[in-house]
Amino acid sequence: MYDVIVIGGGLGYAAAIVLSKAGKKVALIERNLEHLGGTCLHNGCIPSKNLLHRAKTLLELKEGFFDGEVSLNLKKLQNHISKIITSHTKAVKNQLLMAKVELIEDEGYVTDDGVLLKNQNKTLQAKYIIIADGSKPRIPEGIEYDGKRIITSKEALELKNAPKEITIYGSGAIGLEMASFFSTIGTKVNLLYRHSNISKKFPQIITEKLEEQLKNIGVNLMPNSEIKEAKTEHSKVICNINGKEFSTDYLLVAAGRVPKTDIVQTDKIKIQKGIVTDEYFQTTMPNVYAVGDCNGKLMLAHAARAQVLNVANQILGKKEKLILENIPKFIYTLPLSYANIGTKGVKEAEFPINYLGIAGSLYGDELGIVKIYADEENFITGADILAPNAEELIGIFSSALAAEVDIDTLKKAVFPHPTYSEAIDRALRRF
Ligand SMILES: Cc1cc2nc3c(=O)[nH]c(=O)nc-3n(C[C@H](O)[C@H](O)[C@H](O)COP(=O)(O)OP(=O)(O)OC[C@H]3O[C@@H](n4cnc5c(N)ncnc54)[C@H](O)[C@@H]3O)c2cc1C
Ligand SMILES: NC(=O)c1ccc[n+]([C@@H]2O[C@H](COP(=O)([O-])OP(=O)(O)OC[C@H]3O[C@@H](n4cnc5c(N)ncnc54)[C@H](O)[C@@H]3O)[C@@H](O)[C@H]2O)c1
Repeated sequence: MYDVIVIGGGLGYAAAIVLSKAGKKVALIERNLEHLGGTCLHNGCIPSKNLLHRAKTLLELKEGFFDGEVSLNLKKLQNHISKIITSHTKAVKNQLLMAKVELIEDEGYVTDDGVLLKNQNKTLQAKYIIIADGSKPRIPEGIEYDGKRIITSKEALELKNAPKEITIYGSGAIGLEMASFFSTIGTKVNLLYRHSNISKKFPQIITEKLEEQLKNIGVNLMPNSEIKEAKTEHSKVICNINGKEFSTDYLLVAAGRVPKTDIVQTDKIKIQKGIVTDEYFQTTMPNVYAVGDCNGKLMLAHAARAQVLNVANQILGKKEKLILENIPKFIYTLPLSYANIGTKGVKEAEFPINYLGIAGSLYGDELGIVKIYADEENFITGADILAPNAEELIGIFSSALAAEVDIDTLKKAVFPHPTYSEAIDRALRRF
């Protein structure tokens, strides 16, 4: 009998380490121990951000202030990324072993009797079970995914040569990041999406600026486009878009991800969009939790990590609510990334980046903007940032929201000059 069984070695590994170090008897079940670190490390955050960082440098170099031809050696960069992934995977495994977590390589399923190990065909018992089995790409009906020409982000992130042309379906986080990457490295990119603009969720001004930025780096925007059918024929992808034929070299399907739920093999655990959990990530079966992508609440690595640590703390007797709205989100578009946090509040102030002293120092920074939101009592409720490294700047608001500060308190902070963070100071002074 274990104290805790964690199923899924993506971000789930963090709970296993914390609990084992606290003296609990813990097993971590991962179907492939070479995949410790999960989607984020192997097929998501780490490879994508590495590629995007390098592409951003390329964009700066191409601006015209540097002489000589430069291009990205994708093969070399992919080799470098593979080494990083291998070394991080080893580091995760070492941390688990040092914490004395029992590692089990198998597929785990939650049944009425405990955790069934599929290959070993035995059932394990535990006082607590933490499900962290992640998500998978949504492939809309009619699209014949083959992993060669009709691909998902997994295959796109592994390409060793830049394709001449790629068509991306979906303008969410993956669609916008992959469009930014491929267009910057010289691939002709068509970005298809069903609506009239790239997002209904972003503030309108951010949507407009992001669309302008995508056009500036050469992305061909194709709004109001729905793919009814797509299949590969003789190394070309033939799509039916709104009834018209469209041919392309590659089709990257980026139409969202869906929580994995087949791990649940009992009626006691309810499933809707994902594995249903309450605000403390408890499923409908006592002492069984579901964290990260599989509960469908917020598909982000840092959100998954915050959830697994929250559950680990609960098991150790410290129950605290995790406020999901206060978890930052970002999309690494090029050259400016977009980050946001919190909620709109009732008041807002904004400051454009091009009024700052630093403006003009980085390619494309003139489109940047910072928007800050507050409630009636001037407490900060959220922010939207379009700026160079917005994903770093948003951390200021993660701290502000956690500390529950108001505008006047944050105004006391002096921001270094000349930096993009000064836009935060200037926006605060506009309340
Ligand atoms: C292209 C891309 C880019 C991304 N970029 C970012 C980013 O920049 N920042 C960010 O915060 N998030 C990003 N994400 C999202 C992030 O990767 C996920 O939110 C995160 O990986 C979720 O962690 P998880 O532990 O819930 O699931 P996963 O990381 O998917 O881990 C689940 C693990 O469970 C294992 N498993 C599944 N079923 C079983 C079973 N039955 N038995 C045993 N083991 C099982 C799997 O092998 C896997 O290792 C990105 C995602 C993608 C696809
Ligand atoms: N920087 C980051 O943090 C980062 C980067 C990449 C991915 N991610 C995470 O990975 C997850 C998956 O990314 P994503 O971009 O695939 O999802 P997403 O939810 O961000 O965007 C999905 C896109 O597909 C469209 N869509 C949804 N259903 C569709 C359908 N049936 N047919 C056609 N289009 C459809 C949506 O309108 C949207 O444009 C996200 O939840 C995201 O949080 C995060």
